[in-house]
Amino acid sequence: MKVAGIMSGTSLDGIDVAIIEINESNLTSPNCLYFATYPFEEEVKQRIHDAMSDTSTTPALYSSLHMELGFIFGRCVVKACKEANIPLDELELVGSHGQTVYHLPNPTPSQYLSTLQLGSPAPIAHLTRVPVISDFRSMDMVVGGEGAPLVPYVDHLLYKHEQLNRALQNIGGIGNVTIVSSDNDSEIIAFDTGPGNMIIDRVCERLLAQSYDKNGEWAAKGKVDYQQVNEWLSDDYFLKNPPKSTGREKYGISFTDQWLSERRNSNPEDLIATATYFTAKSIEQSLRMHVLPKAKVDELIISGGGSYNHTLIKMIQQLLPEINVITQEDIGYSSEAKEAIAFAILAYQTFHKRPSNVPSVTRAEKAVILGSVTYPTP
Ligand SMILES: Nc1ncnc2c1ncn2[C@@H]1O[C@H](COP(=O)(O)OP(=O)(O)OP(=O)(O)O)[C@@H](O)[C@H]1O
Ligand SMILES: CC(=O)N[C@H]1[C@@H]2OC[C@@H](O2)[C@@H](O)[C@@H]1O[C@H](C)C(=O)O
Repeated sequence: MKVAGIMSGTSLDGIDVAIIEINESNLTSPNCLYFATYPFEEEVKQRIHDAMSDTSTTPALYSSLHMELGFIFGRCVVKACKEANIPLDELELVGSHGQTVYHLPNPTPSQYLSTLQLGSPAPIAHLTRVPVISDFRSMDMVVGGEGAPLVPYVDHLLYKHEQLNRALQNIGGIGNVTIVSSDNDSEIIAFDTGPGNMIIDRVCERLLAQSYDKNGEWAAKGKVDYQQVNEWLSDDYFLKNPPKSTGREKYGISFTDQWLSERRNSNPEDLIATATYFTAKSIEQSLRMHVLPKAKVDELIISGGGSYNHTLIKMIQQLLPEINVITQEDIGYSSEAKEAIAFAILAYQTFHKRPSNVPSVTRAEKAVILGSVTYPTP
């Protein structure tokens, strides 16, 4: 069946849509028919930022943005089908991740374990005329999980290698890693390694009026403040054993703006180099502390927009000389399409009433069927 996956990640760089052909015989190697990224309009991006901020959000904004994003996501799928020459009536299912505006994996005693992705499935089902699976994270949290990361299930399905132990490191807004061991019996290890491009992007936006450090060019010219990076890495999050997940709440705008206010006299290139090294070093430290004592890693396969940041990749390779650091493209996949494809596959599993969380990764008590189904009116 043809399934569309929609992902709008923590970087807010755009809406990723993948259309895949998947069936019972190609579950471990579905065919990606089309992939495109549609940028957010600036005003929409601003509304999402406002919705995420304790000081600028309102219930009215949440309500309206939830519906607005649903319409935007639905229109993106229709557009993708058109661009791919796939008649809309050949599409059978949509998996929509939604835009995370808040993630609460460690609630206070008065709060619930919860997460919120905006983007109502109703307009998506209405515009595409197919069932939509959404709200993938809540059911995992109902059974005590952190609701993230969910992609490790798909990583195990698609990337298992007979001889090689692989670490799949995604570098989006946040960094997250999945260890796919060649040995069937080993427990699945996956967790968020810390910030990905989030801090780099914010520094670029504030100091250079650019949305990111293209190819890592600014970072390549700067001097790293190693003391600052070591201080950041002493945070409990990095010392804590997995499973664990983090997000914009910790490494987003307030974190970066606070740092920038302390470093008013520094050059942009030095700040960007320091933020880039923080991501690289957090990936290395995460592997050394939480993975390598338990499992050998032969290949570190980078995905997400961070894989196009040459300085970041170079830093990671220098920090891990014993591991072969490559990108998704090196093994014939697309770095950008990975997460949208993953949510199409998760939707397919839910549609067939199959569980697709990994309890050892999210801390859930058990495997559960993820998501809610919204049907279009016939
Ligand atoms: N050519 C490039 N050079 C450097 N960085 C790049 C390049 N292209 C993309 N990026 C970085 O990748 C980011 C987008 O990555 P991606 O789309 O994987 O994130 P996301 O899916 O939003 O995040 P997450 O996976 O955390 O949900 C951009 O914000 C930018 O920082
Ligand atoms: C709550 C949320 O949206 N988490 C994202 C985020 O972006 C990366 C990392 O933090 C990961 O935990 C997760 O996304 C991927 C797609 C996942 O669930 O595997």
